[in-house]
Amino acid sequence: MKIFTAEQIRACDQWTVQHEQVSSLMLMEKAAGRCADWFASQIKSERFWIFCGNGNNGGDGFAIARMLYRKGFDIDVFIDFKNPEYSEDARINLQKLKEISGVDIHDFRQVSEMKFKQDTSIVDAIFGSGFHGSLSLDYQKLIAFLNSIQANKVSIDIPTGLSADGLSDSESVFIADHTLSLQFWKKSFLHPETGNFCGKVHILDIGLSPEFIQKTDTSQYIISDSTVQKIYRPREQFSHKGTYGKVHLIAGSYGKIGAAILAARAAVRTGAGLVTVQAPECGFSILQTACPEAMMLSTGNIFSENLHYEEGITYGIGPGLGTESETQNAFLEFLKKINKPIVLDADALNIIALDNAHLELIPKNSLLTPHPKEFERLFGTSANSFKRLEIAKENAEKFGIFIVLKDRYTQIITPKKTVYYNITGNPGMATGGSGDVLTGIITALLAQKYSSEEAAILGVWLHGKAGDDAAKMNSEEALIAGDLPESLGRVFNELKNSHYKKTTK
Ligand SMILES: NC(=O)C1=CN([C@@H]2O[C@H](COP(=O)(O)OP(=O)(O)OC[C@H]3O[C@@H](n4cnc5c(N)ncnc54)[C@H](OP(=O)(O)O)[C@@H]3O)[C@@H](O)[C@H]2O)[C@H](O)CC1
Ligand SMILES: [K+]
Repeated sequence: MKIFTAEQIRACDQWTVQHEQVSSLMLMEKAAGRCADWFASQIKSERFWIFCGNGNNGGDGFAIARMLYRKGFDIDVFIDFKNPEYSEDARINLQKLKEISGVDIHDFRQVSEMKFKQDTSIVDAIFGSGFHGSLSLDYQKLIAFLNSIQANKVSIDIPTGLSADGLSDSESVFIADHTLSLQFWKKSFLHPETGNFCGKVHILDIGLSPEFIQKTDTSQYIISDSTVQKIYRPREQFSHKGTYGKVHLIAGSYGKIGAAILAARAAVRTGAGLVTVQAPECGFSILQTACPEAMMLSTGNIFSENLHYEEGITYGIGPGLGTESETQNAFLEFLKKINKPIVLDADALNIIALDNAHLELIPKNSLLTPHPKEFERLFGTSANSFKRLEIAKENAEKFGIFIVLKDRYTQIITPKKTVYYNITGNPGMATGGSGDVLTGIITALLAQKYSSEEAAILGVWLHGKAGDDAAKMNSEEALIAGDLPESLGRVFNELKNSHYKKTTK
């Protein structure tokens, strides 16, 4: 699913009006209709306070107010009495609203004097994708007041004060519990500094031109279920373990054998033909007991100092590996022997980060899976996550690598600087060992001859889905990394069913 900028969304809006025999007013009616239906079906409130600006976001708000009133809700609308200038479609919808005697329209400055009844939901239709600069003092006071009220809060299209494309200059931003985003995800929803204001994001299809969407280029995408269904290949009927590749995980050290176990369990559950763990002797019993499906090769006593290289193996290196000087030497020598893509995580990345020259040793199309701190060690600090993404793009291109930047919405950055955001997963996955599982999953996919790009996309999606399945079983709080491989089976079954539904009648 493509992510467009605010400017591209505006162009899409205009193209739809010009080419699809639909007026801008009808589009607003459609958008408001989708929102009103969402409110009626999802929100328990009897009454709504709807705050409307002077542009088309406000226009959506006026139309939503009219529709919710007709559905039987108690509606109060708040506008700026000092500004009588409206966009044409907002003006028409305000006029229609004024014709309804049961809806009271107030100046938003009066809101703090009004009695707030429990069970009122607050709707923010003040500014949407046309917002720029900062808010006037009156609006800042309004947002501060609304943010202080205990209520269910919903933003239409974008929380007021946010920009669609990145950080905004606004001092204050409406804090929503839900954001009803029209047709598209916006980039700012996907980064922590801005996405935190959106609450849960719901994408409402308003029927913008599929032709425009198809022909318009972008370099940023959401990983949609249909993308993953296309990438996924069910297992062949006539196959054997050799068909599905050999994985070696170079992982674990004294006190961190669990990382190797988690990665191994994930790799066997992701369908690799044969999985071997290269780990120090101290992990032998526990590894063979906790994951008997995997073989083990000893690399030392309590940390790795002798790594075993063989042709035809797919390597995943780093979880719990440690950074002892012997391990560093062994790993760097090992890297020089490999000429096909590998997966690098955790301590493998920390060792590479010790010297910039090490980056040159990474085979082309390898996958690096840093969390933000590991990323900083590798490529330097950045002021915010938007800048970090730009740095990631530069380095993915420079070194010909895929960077899987782990976050709430993990970003995959390709050597061509394309960005894929993953939206599966949940905060329960912010727990030790979760990343080790991802390494196991991606390495197993790479061994099954998925390309690096496919392995990254399918891998992060599966990982997030497994997290969602595990949270359903165990809650986000009680979710532990070991649950994730156990959930993969249900996720694969679901994926396989949807894959066949898509490809058969
Ligand atoms: N996606 C679609 O196809 C549809 C979207 N709809 C809705 O339309 C808005 C976008 O509407 P737009 O009118 O372009 O923008 P806004 O409503 O967000 O705001 C524009 C007005 O606000 C003024 N503005 C901007 N920033 C500030 C500020 N900091 N302080 C005060 N006023 C501000 C702006 O003034 P200008 O000087 O820039 O002209 C405008 O007057 C989208 O978000 C959806 O909700 C359609 O309804 C359906 C189709
Ligand atoms: K809004």
